[in-house]
Amino acid sequence: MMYCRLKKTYRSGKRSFSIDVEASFKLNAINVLYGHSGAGKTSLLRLLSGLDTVDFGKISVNNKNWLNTETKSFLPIHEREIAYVFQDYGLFPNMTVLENLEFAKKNINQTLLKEIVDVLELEVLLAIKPNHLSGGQQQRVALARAIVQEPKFLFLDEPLTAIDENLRGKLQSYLIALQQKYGFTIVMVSHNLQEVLKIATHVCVLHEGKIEKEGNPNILLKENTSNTLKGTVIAIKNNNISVVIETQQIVIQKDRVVQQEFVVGDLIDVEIQ
Ligand SMILES: Nc1ncnc2c1ncn2[C@@H]1O[C@H](COP(=O)(O)OP(=O)(O)OP(=O)(O)O)[C@@H](O)[C@H]1O
Repeated sequence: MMYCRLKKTYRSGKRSFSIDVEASFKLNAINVLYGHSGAGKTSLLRLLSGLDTVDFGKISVNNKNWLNTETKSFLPIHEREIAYVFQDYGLFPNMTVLENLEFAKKNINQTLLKEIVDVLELEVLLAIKPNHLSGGQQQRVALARAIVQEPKFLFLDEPLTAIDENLRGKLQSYLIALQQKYGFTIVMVSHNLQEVLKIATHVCVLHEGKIEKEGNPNILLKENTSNTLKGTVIAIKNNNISVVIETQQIVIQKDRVVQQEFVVGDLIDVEIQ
């Protein structure tokens, strides 16, 4: 288990924002930091990664301290074996895509590199420099560069937002498969409910810098009454409707469908209870 208890206050002019959290993350799994814009997700990810300093706190991984301000211990960032994708992508502008990828790790695993280039559809971009790429293309390169490092921890800040919807679904499935194959621990920021339900093993919900709740992604469904999810109707039987939401098939009652009329094959909005 990865455990953290962290406090940090950011000040800018008269405004201040505090992170004050106690949370745990599952190892060898996909953990998501979920919450509205400004909830503190990126700030918490940066504190966990060691890129920002905390005012007070502790981070431990399987009882080994990454950080403990009480004992003044701090595990150097390179020893944490983390790869990151932050929102600015951080690609080297003077290198081509291929050079960016190859620079990520000594003795790069060529099989993994080929697989990632293929899945992330980077083949045609390999000779191009990042400032000639779209945001979505840069995001895919940044994701590939993090993965080829074969890290123990992959910290991802909204890694799929700039990518178009068709490819995004494929990449979500790829992240799940990759996590299972290599067994690393992913901590990622997302504010996309469908994405969280599809890929997360564990969710920490942030609100105003605090953890509101954490657990199985289903905690988001039970108490979230204002949201709807899109699903495809695959069967209607009396009052029960079978719907596929993302890749999951669920059976719901008719009164949870927003539209009055629909037939098998329709894309409908389902109210989340
Ligand atoms: N270095 C800083 N100085 C001052 N305020 C900061 C700093 N870093 C973050 N904040 C403030 O902390 C709050 C949370 O920001 P953060 O980016 O962590 O939220 P978020 O949940 O990731 O939002 P989004 O989904 O929009 O990226 C914001 O109000 C932001 O202005």
